[in-house]
Amino acid sequence: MSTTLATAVRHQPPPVIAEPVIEVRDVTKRYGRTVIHEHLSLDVRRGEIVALLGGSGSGKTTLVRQILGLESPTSGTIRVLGEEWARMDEETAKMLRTRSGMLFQQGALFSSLTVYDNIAQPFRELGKIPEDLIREFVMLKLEMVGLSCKHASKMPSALSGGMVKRVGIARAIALEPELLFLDEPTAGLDPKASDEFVDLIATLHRALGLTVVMVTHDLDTMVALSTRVAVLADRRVLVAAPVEEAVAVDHPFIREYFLGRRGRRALAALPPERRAKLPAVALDDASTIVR
Ligand SMILES: Nc1ncnc2c1ncn2[C@@H]1O[C@H](COP(=O)(O)OP(=O)(O)OP(=O)(O)O)[C@@H](O)[C@H]1O
Repeated sequence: MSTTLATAVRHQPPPVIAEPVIEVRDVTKRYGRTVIHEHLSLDVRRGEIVALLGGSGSGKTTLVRQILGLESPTSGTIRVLGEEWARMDEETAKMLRTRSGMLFQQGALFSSLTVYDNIAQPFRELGKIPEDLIREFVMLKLEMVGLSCKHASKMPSALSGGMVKRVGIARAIALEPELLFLDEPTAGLDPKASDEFVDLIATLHRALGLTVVMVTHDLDTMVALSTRVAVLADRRVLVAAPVEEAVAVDHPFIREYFLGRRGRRALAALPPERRAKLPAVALDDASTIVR
């Protein structure tokens, strides 16, 4: 992690939660006869970190793909940064894509390109940016994600899993997006690399005032980062609330996910003022959980 950036923002307040930047309204999504989402609605406000949770096949990735404009809903509307995908022209769609960054599950780097060229790629796609300026941007992004410039000439295959994720983030934030989408960001990382990655996202969230939407199964990441969780179940958003409120909803997925031993242990890491709001059932036995 970039010590300078992390230190600089440590005492900075988190971004102010402001206007909705993602508005999903009454969306139904079908593949053939299979209904994935039915009258699903969700708002994400500027400055939030929203974790999308739900069982396997509940439609988390499908929802993110629709928010990114990669797929269309069967019915309903999706507005991002005030623009509705179904009503925008090519130029607006292109502009909107530069205002969103995405980290795919495996880091999704081009394996045949160096770290430098992977991060330079979004700048080159814009065209007309002189190479010496691209070089400065790339080095700055590397520093922001806590990687020394000596890694610039390496191939992705020479990097650890944590470093691949960092390069993926450097590329995702290359064009200074307002929205950052993360798909299972800590999957495959060991606990130390996972904690460091969580710190990096928290730092970038503060430093850049990002709005983050992440799909995750990792309880610790979700508890450490999210300002709200949106739980997908029964083809809709069952609840979208801070995790300490979401756990109070009586639903099989919530019970299984949050109120088992691992869930309660993860919830114990909430700051005291949020932990105090947990329902008793989420604290039950907490003192006897083996850490
Ligand atoms: N292009 C497609 N055509 C047909 N069915 C699809 C398509 N994409 C996704 N699905 C189906 O939609 C459902 C939801 O998939 P999705 O990947 O969104 O779930 P998920 O919640 O992200 O799951 P996981 O946690 O396992 O990654 C699944 O049953 C999947 O098989």
